[in-house]
This record gives sequence, structure tokens and C-alpha cells, in this order.
Amino acid sequence: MPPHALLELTTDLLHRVLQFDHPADKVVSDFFRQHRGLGGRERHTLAETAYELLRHRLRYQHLAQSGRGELPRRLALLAWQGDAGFLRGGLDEGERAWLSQVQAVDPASLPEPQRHDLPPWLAERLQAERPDDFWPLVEALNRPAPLDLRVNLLKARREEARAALAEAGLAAEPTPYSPWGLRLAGKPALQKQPVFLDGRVEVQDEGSQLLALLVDARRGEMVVDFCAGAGGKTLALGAAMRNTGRLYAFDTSGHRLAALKPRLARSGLSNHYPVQIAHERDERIKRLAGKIDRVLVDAPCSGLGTLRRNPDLKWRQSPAALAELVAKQTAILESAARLPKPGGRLVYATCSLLAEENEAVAAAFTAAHAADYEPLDVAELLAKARVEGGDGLVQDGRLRLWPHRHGTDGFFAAAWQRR
Ligand SMILES: C[S@@+](CC[C@H](N)C(=O)[O-])C[C@H]1O[C@@H](n2cnc3c(N)ncnc32)[C@H](O)[C@@H]1O
Repeated sequence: MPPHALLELTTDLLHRVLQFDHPADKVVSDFFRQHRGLGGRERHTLAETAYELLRHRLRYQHLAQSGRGELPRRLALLAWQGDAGFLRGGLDEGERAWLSQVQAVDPASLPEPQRHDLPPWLAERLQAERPDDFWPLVEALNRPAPLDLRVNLLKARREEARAALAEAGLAAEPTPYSPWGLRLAGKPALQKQPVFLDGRVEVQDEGSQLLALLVDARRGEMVVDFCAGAGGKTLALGAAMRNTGRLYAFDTSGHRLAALKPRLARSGLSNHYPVQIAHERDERIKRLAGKIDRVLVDAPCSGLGTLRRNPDLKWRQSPAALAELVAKQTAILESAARLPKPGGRLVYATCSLLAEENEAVAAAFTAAHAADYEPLDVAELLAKARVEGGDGLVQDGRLRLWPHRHGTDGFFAAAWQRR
């Protein structure tokens, strides 16, 4: 495709992404479905340019105030992630001169909002909660995430999976904390690799693996993944249970549970029971009350810990939406707390960075359930799960993962044992 045509398509995609009607990954995949003739490299340029713009929207909008022509086109030029020489081939002389001029601006010289690239409400909260490392945190959040894999121990050991990847020309290093993880260099397409297709590896951020390790599901147990979604953690729990016992995967979204099916098929797991529930107080949950060994509540949250992968979330979330989420998280945790048997474990987790969705929800639960739930020290649980350096992942007895400190997405988890 000639440069001017790809640039026009990019401009069109950016225009759609900036409507914020739907998550950016959905807008991008719908766009690709409408333009089936696009090659791999063209798709890469389109998607990465859209994500770059979402990461640095304030910076690029500021720089795009000069120049002429429609705004999404200027934004496309500024955020362009394809070949620079190819792009210049699609520009007139005026655009080329303008681009050189704005690209010479040092980002460090820009005002604060254009440097952190966060909406004001979120910048204020993070600055208040993380005064000492606000800047390293936002810099890490505004960089793309690496591609992490979880080795499915039902099918391969970590070194075997690593060797299979190496044979396919894909270099991977063991992840520093999760004993199940491999981190790939770059972002290779995995969908056609035998090691992925036959279920030896699954894509999963190391932080997400650590949440499953914290649940420590064992052979023969009854386990509930209360907010299973497309099943990232369900798969990890099922493999830890060695495909024995019973693993219930609840979710209110049938659509998300359906996305779990092909992943389960690849994984070789058969101990799972996906259940679409109407809401967190569904009758089918009551029937399991007091019978479960381990319950994971991977609660619906703002997702702000995943900004490396989902940079649109910072523009799509709001303080009002957060308040609603906290009410939902509290209600789900309350209902899930009926499930564990005495001695059973309850884990509450989010991929949010904000105390409001994390420590505040956990502290309210601890206070309300002093009679029936004892808080567990996550550092001890990680040590038992053979996570190396687990102490460094814990704050006040709870798991706190940070992109700039641990190289994972941002995650929180608290754990309790039923008395
Ligand atoms: C953070 S996501 C789960 C991600 C998933 N555990 C994984 O590892 O891939 C939260 C999930 O909670 C589900 N959810 C929302 N409200 C719920 C409710 N009342 N009860 C159970 N699940 C709910 C959402 O549909 C969403 O799939």
C-alpha cells in the first residue's frame, strides 16, 4: 500500500479510537476486520500508532496545535510507529517541514500534564498516593508491556517450553518471580506456533500468574474463580490443581466465558465447570456456601494497572465510574465470602493502582468480618508457593505489584482464611 493510502487509513483509525465509545482493542480489531487486505506490517503500524497516541495523547494534541489540515492526520504523523522514511513519502513539503520542527521539541521541556499524559483527576490521585515514585511509575505505565507466557505444567516444564520456543527462533527468559513464567524478547506473533497451539504455553502477564500462585489451589480441591472472565487465572488454577478436583469458573458475562472455551481446549484441562451467573447473589452460588477450599475474586476494576496494554482506560475511566466499581467490588467480595469452608482461603484481587479499589475494600472487609475471617500475610503465602523474592512484592501484608518496580502490570491482592 502506498504511504499516502496507509496514512489515510491510520487517520481514519485514530478518528475512531478517539471517540472512546468502545475499548481501543475492539476498535482496532473491528477496523482490521473491515480491511481484510492489510498485511502484517501495515496492521502493526496502524495498531501501534493508535496505542502510541493513546499513551501520549496530551503531548501530541499539544504539539498538533501548530500545523494545518485535519487534526487526526497531524496526530497520525506525530504518533507514527511505522518506517519514518516511508511516512515522509506520503507527505507534502509543508508537512515534512512541520514534522521536523515539532519532532525537535524536547518532551522534557513540556508542561507537567503533557509529560505525565494523565487526565487531571488521575494525576492528582497518583501523585497523592505515590509522592516518591510518581514519575518512574507514569513513565513505566506509558511504555508498552513485554509479552509474558505461563508454561502449562500439565504439558511441559518451563525449560522444555523455553527450548521449544528457542527452536522456533523465539528467545525467552524465565520471569523473575513466577516459577511458571517466560518473558519473550519483542512481541512475536504466537498464534501459529505449535508450542502455543498445543497448549504448552498461554499468554499471561507475570503479575496475573502471581495472583494464581497466591490462591495456591491444590490437587483434589474445590476451587471457585468468581470473576473468571476469559479465564486467564482459571487456566493457571486448573493446571496447579493438576486437572483434579473441581474448578468452578463464574462470570456474569457469557461472552467472556465463551472466550475461555478455545483456551481450555488447548490447555487439556477437564476439571472446570464454567457457570454464567445472573449476579453475585445468584442461587447457584448459595448451593456451594461453606464447601469451597479456595476462592479467587478477581474483581471488575478500573484496570488502571494495565495502562501499558490498555492506554485508552485512563481516558475512559472517571471518579464517578470508580465509585460504582468500589460498590460492585464490595458486593462481590461479600457474596463470595459465603463460599469458603472453615480453614478455606479467600483472595481478593484487582489490576487497579488505586487504594480506593484495593486497600480500602480489603480493610472494610477485614473490619466487617473480624469474627469469621483472619487476614493472611501474603509474604508467607508467596514463600510457600516458592515465589523467589516475594517479600519485595508485599506492602502491609498485601500483594502490591508495580510496573516500574517489578516489571509486571499493576496488581493488588489480599488474602484471608475462614475461621
Ligand atoms: C478482572 S476481570 C476478570 C479477568 C479474569 N479473571 C482473567 O484472569 O482473565 C473481571 C470479571 O468480572 C466479571 N464480573 C462483573 N460483575 C460480576 C459479578 N457480579 N459476578 C461475577 N463476575 C462479575 C466481568 O464480566 C469480568 O469478566
